[in-house]
Amino acid sequence: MIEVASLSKSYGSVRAVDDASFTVRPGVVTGFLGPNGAGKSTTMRMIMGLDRPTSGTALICGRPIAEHRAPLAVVGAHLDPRSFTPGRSARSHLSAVAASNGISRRRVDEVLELTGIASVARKRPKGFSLGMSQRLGLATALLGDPATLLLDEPVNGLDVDGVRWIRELARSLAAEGRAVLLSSHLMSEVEQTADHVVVIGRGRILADKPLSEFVSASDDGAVEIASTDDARLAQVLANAGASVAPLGGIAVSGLPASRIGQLAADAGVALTRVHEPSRSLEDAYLALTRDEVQYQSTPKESVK
Ligand SMILES: Nc1ncnc2c1ncn2[C@@H]1O[C@H](COP(=O)(O)OP(=O)(O)OP(=O)(O)O)[C@@H](O)[C@H]1O
Repeated sequence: MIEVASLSKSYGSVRAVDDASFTVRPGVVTGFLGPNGAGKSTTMRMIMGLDRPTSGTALICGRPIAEHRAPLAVVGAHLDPRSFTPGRSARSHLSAVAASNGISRRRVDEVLELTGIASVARKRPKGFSLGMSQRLGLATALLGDPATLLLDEPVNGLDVDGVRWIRELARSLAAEGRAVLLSSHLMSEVEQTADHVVVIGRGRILADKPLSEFVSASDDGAVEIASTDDARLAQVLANAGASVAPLGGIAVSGLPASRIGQLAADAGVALTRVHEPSRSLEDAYLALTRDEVQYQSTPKESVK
């Protein structure tokens, strides 16, 4: 279990993390989402004791990481895929970490097998692809067979097989009762992997709920329609109390599709399209973080 309570971090005038509180529970994959610069990595680094909080606490299994005698058995972190000593082979890197933490050599072989990099164990990470570096980072995180895992963008640079492998690994680690915190910008991936989501924007926690609840809470029940006379139908629907918006047709909120059909028939307008979109994690996420992005792209037509 990871418990983050009123955690804040300022870099000069930048409030990178602002009074963040959330819990990463055992047996659950928690997706950690947020726009670029939202504060995900800073939060993870503070949990790992790599950055000192300006205020607040981050506890892993009830204590700050610095107070654990065997930290690798408590938490495994994969925060930076390129953080290996360039001169050492993959095995030598893992063996050094294992030796300094009282972990057996047998476990080094196990994690090399588990992460699929046994065949390149003698090679130096300097020549690794990003995907192979990700696997070595995960092997390092898994060395101590930890109760909690922090994975920052673990699918970055992985091919389709690798992405699926991470998904299954994260799910199986949670199924074994571990607490897994996983950040990613790939919404479809998080949707298939996480049970719970924590969303951060400009350092503040914007949502902390089960994935299904998060997605369904954003469903405004809007129905997208098109007809033989959109202008007239929009007026009829507005008169019946619906909110209508042009959307290459009409987006209608506040009336069910059956009532829209009836009103259209009464008005002598034929519906040519009726679409009740199912909301995805991406829709819910974009709706929530629309105002929170630090770096926003400018629509082409408004570029002068
Ligand atoms: N060492 C640092 N010194 C100064 N500012 C920093 C430092 N680390 C992070 N920041 C700032 O803190 C904010 C949060 O950054 P952080 O890297 O935690 O975001 P993130 O959510 O991980 O972003 P991304 O998704 O782009 O990786 C940003 O404004 C960033 O510029």
